Amino acid sequence: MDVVWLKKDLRLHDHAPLSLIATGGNCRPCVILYLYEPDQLCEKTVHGSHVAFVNEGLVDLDLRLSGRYSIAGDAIDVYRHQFQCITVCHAGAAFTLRTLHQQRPIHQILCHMETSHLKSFARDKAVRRWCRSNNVPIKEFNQTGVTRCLSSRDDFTSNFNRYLDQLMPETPSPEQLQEMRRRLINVDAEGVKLHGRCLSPLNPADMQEIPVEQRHDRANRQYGGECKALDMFRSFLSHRGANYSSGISSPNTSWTTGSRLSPYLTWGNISLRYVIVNSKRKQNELRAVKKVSSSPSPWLRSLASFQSRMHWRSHFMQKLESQPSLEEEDLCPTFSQLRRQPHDFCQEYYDAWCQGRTGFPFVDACMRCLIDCGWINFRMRAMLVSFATYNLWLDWRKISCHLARVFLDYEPGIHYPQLQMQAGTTGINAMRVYNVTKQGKDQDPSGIFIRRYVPELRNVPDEYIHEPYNMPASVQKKFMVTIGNGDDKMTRLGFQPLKQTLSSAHEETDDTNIFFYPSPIVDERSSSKIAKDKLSAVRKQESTKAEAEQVFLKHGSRRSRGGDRDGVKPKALSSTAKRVKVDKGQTSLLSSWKFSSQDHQTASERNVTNVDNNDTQISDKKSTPMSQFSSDIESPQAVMLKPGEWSCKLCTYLNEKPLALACSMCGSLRQ
Ligand SMILES: Cc1cc2nc3c(=O)[nH]c(=O)nc-3n(C[C@H](O)[C@H](O)[C@H](O)COP(=O)(O)OP(=O)(O)OC[C@H]3O[C@@H](n4cnc5c(N)ncnc54)[C@H](O)[C@@H]3O)c2cc1C
Repeated sequence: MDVVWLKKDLRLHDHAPLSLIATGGNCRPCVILYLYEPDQLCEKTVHGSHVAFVNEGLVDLDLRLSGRYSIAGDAIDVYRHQFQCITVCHAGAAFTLRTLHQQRPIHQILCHMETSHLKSFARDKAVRRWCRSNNVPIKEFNQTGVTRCLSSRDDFTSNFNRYLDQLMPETPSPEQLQEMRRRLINVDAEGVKLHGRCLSPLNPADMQEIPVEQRHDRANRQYGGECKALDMFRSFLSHRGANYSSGISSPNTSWTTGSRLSPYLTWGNISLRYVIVNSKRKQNELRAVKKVSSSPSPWLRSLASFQSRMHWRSHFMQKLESQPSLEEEDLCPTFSQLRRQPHDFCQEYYDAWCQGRTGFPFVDACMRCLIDCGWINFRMRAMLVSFATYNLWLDWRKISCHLARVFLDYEPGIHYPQLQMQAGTTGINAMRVYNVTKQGKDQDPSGIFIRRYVPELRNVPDEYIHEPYNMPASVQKKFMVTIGNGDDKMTRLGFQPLKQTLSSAHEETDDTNIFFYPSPIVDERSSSKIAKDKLSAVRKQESTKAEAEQVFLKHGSRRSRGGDRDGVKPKALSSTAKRVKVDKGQTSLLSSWKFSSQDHQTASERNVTNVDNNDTQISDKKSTPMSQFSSDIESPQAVMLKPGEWSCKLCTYLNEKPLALACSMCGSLRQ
């Protein structure tokens, strides 16, 4: 018999293994297997909301496979659903396959390749070992566009494009599904004994592998399943996506203008290729319309920008695929001493950050939004990491599990490279330090988002909503809110934990109806400065530069030149990237390799990316088409170019030198 092993691919469209058994013309019996794997569920990153989302996808797929798909989505009581077509067990993968094989010999295993955390990597290796020793072929199909055993990063984009150009596997028709169902083995009826058989989805609340405090669900998360995923994508292409580019930065607008596909992509309810192919189709339609109409539409820019991000997805996942250890180790090893000295970790800071009680309203609102619904936009995620790793000086490894749990879309291949990039430990990216108060003022000027998630501050007037600690006592009294307890001081220097009345924060007292909100747990400016200085010191070391060069060779994005898409070598980069001034005093480490000693002083003083400045100066208008993609940097705002300025086609950096032949940020040749 054939076994289709479902993992993070709970959908019917663009599903090579299901397509093969339903439309491939062989008449072997088959089993469609899904496993709640104890060794994976006990990962510290797992949260009840992840399992609940997966359950919804499983039920949706089972209904489709069994031809009973009339009602969809949240109208179904997931935990009362009885699986018809999918054989589900609560047991390890290699163990279940072995047990199955002993009772009904397996002809072949069909599944999708997974790029995930170290434990799943170990699980896959164990399964492959078992397959080898038992002569059971295992076919792993690509669904992410990453290349396994990529020998050179130069080949990534061409491989990715080749993957996209392949025909999508046929989606089985109702008749083909009916024929397939006749060949499905009913393991219970045939007396096949499998450990941990589940007739209905398992409730995460009952899963012993998950710590009790992580078993609950999130009240306002997105609902899982292919039906919801396709609906979400349709609404994005029909109307929500028009303002994708302009709405991407604010947590208020990105809520609707963003695609919101990330959890569906992570758990495989929609495929990357399906999304790209269909958004390109829409793009072509719009281009055709544009030829006959002169009215400007934001759509084309938005779709180009969206497709770049879809490409980023695989670009980041490739990093983890090529180097699984980056889940635990700094990409650039010279940073490994940073934030790991005996007194660097402060439990109080960590707790305050995790719970959204840092005294910085915008940071707290973002974290509480995640806790409530499991999603927030890119910029806010980056800001949360920047605040934790720079202002609170927390090790990215300490914060990664909490973030993984609050992200419904937790995708290790994006998560770890992004965390490291925001924490400044990759060696090849500019330092990204967010001014959180300014971000709040820019992205949520009247505090709508803050008031929604930090109700203690809902009565606070607009002028104080971003800095409530500046409210005079009389105003606090008038608006019935108390900030801090009066004797806490912003004593970030030296990193002593503050004696803060955090426990009293965000509770309403019965007798007075006064809200408490903490005062800031650190001084924003001085904590940023100290952290930047420490990072800069490491970045300047010769050993860092040497290691960063290796990181670039292995993971850095490449550019298109002539017919050779990924042709630029660091050598070319080095010779052209002479100057490294970025906006108001920022540098890219890559380009800083080649400073003259004279330049070096100036550059190292400016060795920080002020994200706020950067964001407003980078033009999305210039974002490259997907095939030319190669930037790690989000580029969200439209800007006016000053005379002589030009925007790099590759990284979108705004260059000031009108005659420069190469971008001073990434070194790529001007196009
Ligand atoms: C520290 C940090 C951790 C992150 N962890 C995750 C994660 O675990 N899972 C995850 O899906 N995204 C992660 N992201 C990337 C990004 O924030 C989310 O993909 C995005 O917010 C999802 O919303 P959307 O689907 O509306 O995205 P859209 O803007 O509509 O983008 C469409 C898709 O493109 C991909 N994408 C978008 N931005 C990025 C990016 N910067 N890098 C890589 N892929 C991108 C995602 O798959 C996304 O669903 C992380 C970002 C940061 C800064």
